Amino acid sequence: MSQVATSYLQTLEKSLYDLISETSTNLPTDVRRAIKKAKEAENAGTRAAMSLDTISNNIVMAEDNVSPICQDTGLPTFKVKTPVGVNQLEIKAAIKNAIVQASKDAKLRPNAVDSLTGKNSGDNTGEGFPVIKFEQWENDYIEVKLILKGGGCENKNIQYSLPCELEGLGRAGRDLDGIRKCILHSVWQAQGQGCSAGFIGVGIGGDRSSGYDLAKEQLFRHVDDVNPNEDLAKLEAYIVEKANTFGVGTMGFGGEATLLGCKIGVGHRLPASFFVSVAYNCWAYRRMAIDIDAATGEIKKWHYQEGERVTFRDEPKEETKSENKVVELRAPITEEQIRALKVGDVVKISGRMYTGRDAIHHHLMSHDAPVDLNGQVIYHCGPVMAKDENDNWTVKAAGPTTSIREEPYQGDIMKKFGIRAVIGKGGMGPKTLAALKEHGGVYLNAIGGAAQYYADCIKSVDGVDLMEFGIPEAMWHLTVEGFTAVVTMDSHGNSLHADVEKSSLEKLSQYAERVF
Ligand SMILES: O=C(O)C[C@H](O)C(=O)O
Ligand code: SF4
Repeated sequence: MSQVATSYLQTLEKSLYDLISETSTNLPTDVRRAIKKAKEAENAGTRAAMSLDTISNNIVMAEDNVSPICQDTGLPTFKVKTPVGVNQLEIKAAIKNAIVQASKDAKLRPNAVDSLTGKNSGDNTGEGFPVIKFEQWENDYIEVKLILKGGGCENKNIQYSLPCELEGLGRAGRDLDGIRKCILHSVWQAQGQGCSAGFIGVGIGGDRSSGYDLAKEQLFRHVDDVNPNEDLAKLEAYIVEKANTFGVGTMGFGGEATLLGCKIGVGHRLPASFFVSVAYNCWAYRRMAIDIDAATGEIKKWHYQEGERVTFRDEPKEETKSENKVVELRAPITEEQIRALKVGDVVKISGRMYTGRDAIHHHLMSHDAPVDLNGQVIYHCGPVMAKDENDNWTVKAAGPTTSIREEPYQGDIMKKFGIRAVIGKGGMGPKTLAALKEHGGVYLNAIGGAAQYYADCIKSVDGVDLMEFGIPEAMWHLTVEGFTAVVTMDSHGNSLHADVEKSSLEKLSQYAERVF
């Protein structure tokens, strides 16, 4: 290979690496402005304001540490446009190399899991992983767009087939008003589980797969653009306005900001099919794009950088509201300590906690625990880890994961092992709530996506078990200091999540009348 070709490929790979690193660690300018607006809408001292404060701190920390904003760096999805004649195979290979390197450098969490064996490939490559889509265009440069959309918000995507019946809204027909109802419903059903306040991309039409593609494509639009289609522009503005009256709020804690952006695209459909597909993205809305010089491989331009850049530095700190009791906890925790906690209390944990998510919960149903969990705290978390120069594990990002996936197991496991507290996000269901009451347990909601903030609370990694499940799924033994979370389900049968779901459903039902 000639000197010129080698240096083009090296420069290209470096450009792609920079795109990946920047997307994972530095939130785009338009998204920052939307989060700032959400902060301004909240009343000082509320749980939502506190959460947004943690979120904005976390944005600053990720930028400073050049570390993932959220530990879940998603299924990296690249959309590439090339001039006619550019070798796409080379670009594909360069993307894969850059992905592997970014995973080694802990800019990405190893996220590629073999669906049949459960084995994590360790470097974010696998069948269909990452996703790379090419198109040709008439321009003389290459455009690469990247979105890192985590699994928690991906699980809240939803597809409607019209006509259908919707909770709270009744019949949604095959017209603009039916579409309106589906989109409102999509925001409501996500509750806080996709780390609200979120952004949605909507695809009207297509088939099941092209409908979702269209929805995801909308997530590449600028938060503050205006849809050129007048009807859709009106609908987008309507959805944002009304969704923000639901009171779901940041993390589902209640509050003013539930939805920060709605972008709707339309395609033709089949006579028999009428799909409305919604892609829900968390506040950690990580998407970026670059233009690359097709001759040199150098970055010519970064996208999503226009307008005022909110830094979130030097902002006044939210003080914990005085009526929110702040309770210090250290494991092992007694039943008495747990019974004293009520929904709304703020808990600061110091000492030991153990991570455990999907694989661990499934495993513990039929196996002994590798450590004594009596009185202990389980953290639903799949961290990004790296080895330091002395070959010791260090935590690079460690926010909570969506807890509801552990609903079938959680109550049984708490009772079986004597676990007193579980930390996660998005809340859990009636089975867990009943177990908390019976056994004397508590559910603590941490701020989803605040992976740098929580990593900073982790003072040491003292051990790891069940590494065969891969880094995100292993049981990490952590020592933490001042790890803050909110009691959202207590041992007296109270659940903030159940309350917010009910009150937001009442709000949703106010929009059943025809509008469009
Ligand atoms: O996998 C994770 O760490 C988090 C996930 O994105 C989630 O929101 O549940
Ligand atoms: S944990 Fe929350 S912020 Fe992170 S990817 Fe999942 S939904 Fe997004």
